Amino acid sequence: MPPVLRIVWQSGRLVVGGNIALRLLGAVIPIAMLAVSKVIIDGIVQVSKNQPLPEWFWAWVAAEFGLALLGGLTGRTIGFLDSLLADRFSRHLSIRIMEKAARLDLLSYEDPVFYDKLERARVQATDRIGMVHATGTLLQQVVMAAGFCATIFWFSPWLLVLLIACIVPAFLGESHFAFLGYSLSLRQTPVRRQIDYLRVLGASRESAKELKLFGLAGHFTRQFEELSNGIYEQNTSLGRRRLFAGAALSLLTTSGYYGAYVYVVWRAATGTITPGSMTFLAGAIAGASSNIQSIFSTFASIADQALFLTDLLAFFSVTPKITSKPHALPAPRAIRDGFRMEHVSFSYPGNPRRVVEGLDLHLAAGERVALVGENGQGKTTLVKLLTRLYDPTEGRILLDGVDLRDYDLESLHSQIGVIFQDFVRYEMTARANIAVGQIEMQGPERERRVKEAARKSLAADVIDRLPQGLNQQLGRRFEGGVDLSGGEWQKVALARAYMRDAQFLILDEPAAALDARSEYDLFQRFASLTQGKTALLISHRFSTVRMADRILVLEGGRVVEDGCHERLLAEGGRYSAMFELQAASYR
Ligand SMILES: Nc1ncnc2c1ncn2[C@@H]1O[C@H](COP(=O)(O)OP(=O)(O)OP(=O)(O)O)[C@@H](O)[C@H]1O
Repeated sequence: MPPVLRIVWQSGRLVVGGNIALRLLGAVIPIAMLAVSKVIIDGIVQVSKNQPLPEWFWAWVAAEFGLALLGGLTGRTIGFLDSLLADRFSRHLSIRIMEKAARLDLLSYEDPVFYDKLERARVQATDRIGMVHATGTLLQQVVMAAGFCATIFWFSPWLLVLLIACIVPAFLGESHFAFLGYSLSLRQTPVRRQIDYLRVLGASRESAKELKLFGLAGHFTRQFEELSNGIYEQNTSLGRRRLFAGAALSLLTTSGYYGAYVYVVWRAATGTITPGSMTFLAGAIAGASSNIQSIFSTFASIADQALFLTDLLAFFSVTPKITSKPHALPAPRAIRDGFRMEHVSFSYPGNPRRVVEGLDLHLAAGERVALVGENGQGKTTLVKLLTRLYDPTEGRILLDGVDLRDYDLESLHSQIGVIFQDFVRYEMTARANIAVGQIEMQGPERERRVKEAARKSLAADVIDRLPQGLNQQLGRRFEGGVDLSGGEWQKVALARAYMRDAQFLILDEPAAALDARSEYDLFQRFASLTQGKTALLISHRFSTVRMADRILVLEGGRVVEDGCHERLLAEGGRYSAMFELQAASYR
């Protein structure tokens, strides 16, 4: 809990401070009211014995009224501060999560356990605010219980011992079941992940088409039902045991409370304490007993919620490995030598198979290189290594003779324009979709660059057809949005790469979704568009590949052929075989 409380404190010091102060005040008011009512009752008892009303009697009555008013006001203000705190906490947490997520390595995202944590952390940012309120309530209950206990102790230390002795078993029982609940939740995590996945699958736009046409909805719903029934049964069984044990223990607690109460009544009946003192003590015993019990249940609910917050804290504690060194070098403004891979090997965590294997490769500055190979041969992985989204497991990659790891990461990325196969479709305006390619650019210069990039990537034709041109909201998520076809989205994404003033352009399957004419047009311009830049192109379409100065054939993470189109064709190797296969199917 302390790290969570630290986050709460950081999200709004003034609100938290005010909240604590008011909760302390709220805790003291009931004790003070009880003390005042003792004085009032004793005053009335005096009258019944034909003695005059004590001095200040009506002042005490007024004080009780004042305390009641103050109590009401305090409660309402606490409610107001709680809602402020909830907003601030979830905003602060969301910002921290976004900032942290941006700093993390891409590899972290590919680890399902980590990804799960991130997902839950995101939900918790808004979901777990109940815990923060419960913590405030706990503080109030502790102060109140301590106040009541002090009162009872002042009257009779043994009475307090009796009360606490009867409550401790309940506390131990609650802790025991809270722990069982915790470990059950932990064991259920993998199944819960599957359940969450099925729920999303069963009700998402992306899966709706296939689910309908393959008639899968019923199948997945049944799977969901089976899994969630299992969880339900486990939880019910634990809940039942908790109920029986809790009931038995509360019997003990109630007996303790009534034991103490009877003792106080007996003392009043025998005249050793005044009726006012009896009311005061009876109130204190009831207050202490109910507050101590509430402390346990509040604490148990906090522990329950804290279980989920451990994911959040685990997420915050992940440290990225791919970072800039202190005093890292800026990336070269004009790349001279290009990229060199020296004995580079790479395997994904959790899988010892080498996806890239002892690779030696030179991508000269200004060269246009195409990377071909069958599915799963490591082409995209190679791009991720060149852009330092991953670091090689062995070997090193040099840019102009300097290890990529010695460059400042941001500066390195600013020199690279890359569009991946699974590029992002930003559900924003068409302009924003292109402008994010160089987010720091503003004003008229940005507008000029956006239009130029759209023209180069053929996105201009798509945008001209949109009712609101560059201002058109794209995608279906928001009102007034227009969805684009796969190829149209790809043209817009490509414009993003041109928007960036990068020296190294990487296009992973840039024409995969383009029609034949667009592909032809695009590659007619490819030479001029990549003028003065180093370009790396990944494609399965040989009509695209042949435009490159140099073609690399990747197989099992190694370069097995290297040369221009004509030479590789003449050599009659793998490239030639793949090319002929594709060409034959077109004839
Ligand atoms: N995150 C990952 N974790 C584990 N293995 C991965 C991961 N990403 C890719 N791989 C594996 O690495 C190999 C190379 O993948 P990569 O995406 O680099 O291939 P590719 O040549 O780009 O394929 P394609 O032509 O299908 O796009 C594949 O066998 C794949 O299973």
